Amino acid sequence: MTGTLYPFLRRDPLDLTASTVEKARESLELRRRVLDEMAGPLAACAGALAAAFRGGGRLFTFGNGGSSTDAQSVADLFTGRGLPAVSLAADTALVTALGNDVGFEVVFARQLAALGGEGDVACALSTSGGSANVLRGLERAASLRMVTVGFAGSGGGRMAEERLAEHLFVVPSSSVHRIQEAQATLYHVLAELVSAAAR
Ligand SMILES: O=C(CO)[C@@H](O)[C@H](O)[C@H](O)[C@H](O)COP(=O)(O)O
Repeated sequence: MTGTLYPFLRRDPLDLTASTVEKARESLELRRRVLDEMAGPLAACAGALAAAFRGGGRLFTFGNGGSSTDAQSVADLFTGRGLPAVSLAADTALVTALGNDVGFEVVFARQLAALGGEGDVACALSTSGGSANVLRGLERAASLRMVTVGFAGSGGGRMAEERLAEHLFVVPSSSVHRIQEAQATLYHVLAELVSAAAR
């Protein structure tokens, strides 16, 4: 019975160790690969963000679920370095009101329409590249002539197909865990590069 319901209880603990080591290897290799392959685009993106901040621009970040916590981390990394940034996923009252009253697909686009403008930067995070509210946010940001940055995985989804971000980073993995880990590596490096160049 236990074996049927909880097969992991019967597994040799060494299997779990091997599996952990394998995941660590996957994670490290993927993070090394994205940094190697995306070094040029990351530097170009850092230059664009540094120029935006020097010109008085602000950064708006957004994403769903795990990517909403990443959006908060990105905003905090910049704000903590004295560069103005805010996560549009952080205001629960506003996100739930817009989602409930208008539609979940507008929760980021509406905020960008109210707060953003030319010279600002929009940074979208998604693992699938296909979340409707994230894509609507990027479309609105582009219509406002903001600089657009997109992080995706899983082939990039519609974010990549329709090239909805000027600076686009697609992590080559279909694992949500590995994608989020690699995206975190990329945005931490981005924040370091920008803070060095923005002053
Ligand atoms: O992966 C996690 C948590 O790590 C989930 O919460 C995940 O973020 C949510 O399912 C999101 O709704 C997925 O959206 P997206 O990444 O495809 O844009």
